[in-house]
Amino acid sequence: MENPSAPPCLDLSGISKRYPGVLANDNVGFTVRPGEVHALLGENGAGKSTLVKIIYGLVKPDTGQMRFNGRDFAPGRPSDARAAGVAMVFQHFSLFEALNVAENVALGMENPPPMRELAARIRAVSEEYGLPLDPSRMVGDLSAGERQRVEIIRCLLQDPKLLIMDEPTSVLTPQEVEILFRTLRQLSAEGTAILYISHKLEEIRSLCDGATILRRGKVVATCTPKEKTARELAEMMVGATLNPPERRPGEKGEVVLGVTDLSVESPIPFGTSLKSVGFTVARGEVLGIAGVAGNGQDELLLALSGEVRTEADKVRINGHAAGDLGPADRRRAGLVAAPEDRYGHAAAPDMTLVENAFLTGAIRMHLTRHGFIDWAGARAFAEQVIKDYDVRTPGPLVAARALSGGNLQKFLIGRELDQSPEVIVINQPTWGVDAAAAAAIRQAILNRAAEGAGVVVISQDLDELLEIADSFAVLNAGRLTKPRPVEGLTIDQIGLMMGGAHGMEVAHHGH
Ligand SMILES: Nc1ncnc2c1ncn2[C@@H]1O[C@H](COP(=O)(O)OP(=O)(O)OP(=O)(O)O)[C@@H](O)[C@H]1O
Repeated sequence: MENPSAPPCLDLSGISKRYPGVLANDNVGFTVRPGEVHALLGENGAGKSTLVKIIYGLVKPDTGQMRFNGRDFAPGRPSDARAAGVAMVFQHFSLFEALNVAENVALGMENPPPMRELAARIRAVSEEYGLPLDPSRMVGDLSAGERQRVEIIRCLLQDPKLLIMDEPTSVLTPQEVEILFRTLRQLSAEGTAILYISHKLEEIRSLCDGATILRRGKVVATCTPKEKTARELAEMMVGATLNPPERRPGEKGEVVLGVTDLSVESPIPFGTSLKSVGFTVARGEVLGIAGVAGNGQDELLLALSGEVRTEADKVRINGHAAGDLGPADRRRAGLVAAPEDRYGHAAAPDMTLVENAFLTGAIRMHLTRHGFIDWAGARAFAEQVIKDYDVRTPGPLVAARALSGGNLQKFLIGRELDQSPEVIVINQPTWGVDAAAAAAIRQAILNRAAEGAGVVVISQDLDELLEIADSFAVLNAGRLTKPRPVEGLTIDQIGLMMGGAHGMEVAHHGH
């Protein structure tokens, strides 16, 4: 619980950090009191991650002061921050799949105790904070939510005074979100301050005591989120008003993607094999595939993109058997694909945006001439995507890794949608993007469908799917339910389809 008279746990003033071509943090100051759950809000690229990396000792500010628990604070590296009582749970987990929970926790500790003692301590913390986790389980077998618990428990074992969480709920099911929030409220009641980054405004309204809003690196407002509507919060972030996506009722055309009895052995360690998956998508149709991540979503994307090949007639693009074609030939046939993992798989982080645009755009955008790369064409294509999707970047020649997470996502999705595709397959299209950008991406998907593309959107976000999909199916343990039209679909029917989908709750929360 926040104590207004207590001295601040964290006090920042005049923090600035410049990167080539962008002032990521511009004279930022705010305070967080002990026990306060404080949200850091802002659109993609506003400077939130940069700021928390400064607090955690990963990035050095150019100017500014920090005080932590009444003392000057200038961590040179994360271990300094941890020693002072700052813990951080990242968006991307750094766990070893082939090791068990306790072994993973031990790897992150400076002086790990003997394994039995550590396992007992993990059990104790897990019980005390209502975070179910068995220390002897292999991390590879855990859901995203359980993996996050490993990271949180690792933090709690250090008894932090400030816990930083960067978009913690994007990988969680609604039930897992409830469990997490209970834990965070308990920590807050015990006096732990929490700095919380998220684009999910309803969650922020229910959880956070205070908020600092950043726009283009500057603090533009502070507020009490409960006293604002989600819309007001979003509008404070972007400084403009927002519109829900518009659906143009399009005619459905002939089937453009057909999948029949597709069974695929997972090429991913600890992955889920696909079991006799079948569906069709017509021109103008958006098929939404729901389900908890790890139930075959990545495998389905690989089998559709051509990175995993099957018998020819299992996948048909535009009526032609394509199951035995690789990614380049499938692109030639009209299919574009955007996988979820934007760093390892979708983008080459050290390459420029122009090079990344070339990587998947070469074929459909005709970016080679007589065997040579048409760099001017690739650059023009990258610039088009940057413009169409409002990607905030100093220019097309920066490395992909220099973009904020949400801006890279906008670029990668835009790069696919801008190739006049006939079939689009996207996993988690709005992962990590702000409300305005999410609306723009959904609108772009609907526009491509209205122009005649057939679209498969895989997402964990039910609301997103119900907003843009014409038909709806659930992927669970590698099996796909029969797609049904979204129109007229009741929450009860969705519940039945979800039936086997462990841990995925049907409730619409927060709206
Ligand atoms: N290592 C880096 N090199 C160059 N520029 C960077 C680097 N890290 C961040 N930036 C730039 O700093 C700005 C702020 O980025 P930051 O990641 O802090 O934003 P964010 O608010 O966390 O965004 P998101 O919601 O998309 O995660 C962006 O313009 C980004 O391109």
